[in-house]
Amino acid sequence: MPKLKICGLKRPVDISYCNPLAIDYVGFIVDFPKSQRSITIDTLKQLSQDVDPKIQKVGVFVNYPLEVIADLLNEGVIDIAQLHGQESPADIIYLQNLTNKSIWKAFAINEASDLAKAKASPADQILLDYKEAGSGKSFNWELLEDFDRPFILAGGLNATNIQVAMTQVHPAGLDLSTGVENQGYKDPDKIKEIVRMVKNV
Ligand SMILES: O=C(O)c1ccccc1NCC(=O)[C@H](O)[C@H](O)COP(=O)(O)O
Repeated sequence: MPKLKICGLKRPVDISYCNPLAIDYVGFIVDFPKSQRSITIDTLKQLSQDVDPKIQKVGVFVNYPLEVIADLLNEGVIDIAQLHGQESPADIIYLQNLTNKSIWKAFAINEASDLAKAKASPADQILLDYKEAGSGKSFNWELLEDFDRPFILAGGLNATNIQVAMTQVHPAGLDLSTGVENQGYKDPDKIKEIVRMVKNV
């Protein structure tokens, strides 16, 4: 059964929607004002305290200072860092050496050569996404036909395509944001429906 990540939480009520459900990860977009889901580090610290301990907290960062990310990991504010910018393999290894926590790297998939970079990444987990993160759009999943490294699938997942994603693409995990929103806010019914479809509960 794939792992499930609900990303882009920004309000206490979003945490309360996720806590009772069979969700593996919740994601926070940290200090990236270009995103309507961005939250400050102070808000991250407040929301983080409310997350049920069975759910791992993923901080999503775009070209953010690595030492600040390491502090958030080492202080337990987040459990996992998802690097969603142009961070290099050397940046990932540097961050892995600053902390013993899991470091994920997101890759925008446009063509087969993007998958070669993802496969070679030193990241603890890779996440394959559409080129415009958080846009609710999917990349061409046919590119993944012969891809043989476990990955988290992101980009445009929702209740209408998640079954196909699971049966045809076989990801280790599924990451949703726009697909569980209504007018820019997380929707509890949409989240519950996705949990039911992915976890059979
Ligand atoms: O969600 C954002 O606004 C965002 C902005 C900048 C970097 C990453 C961002 N999201 C990262 C995620 O993990 C999203 O869940 C992923 O891109 C899928 O989003 P969606 O297509 O909306 O389901």
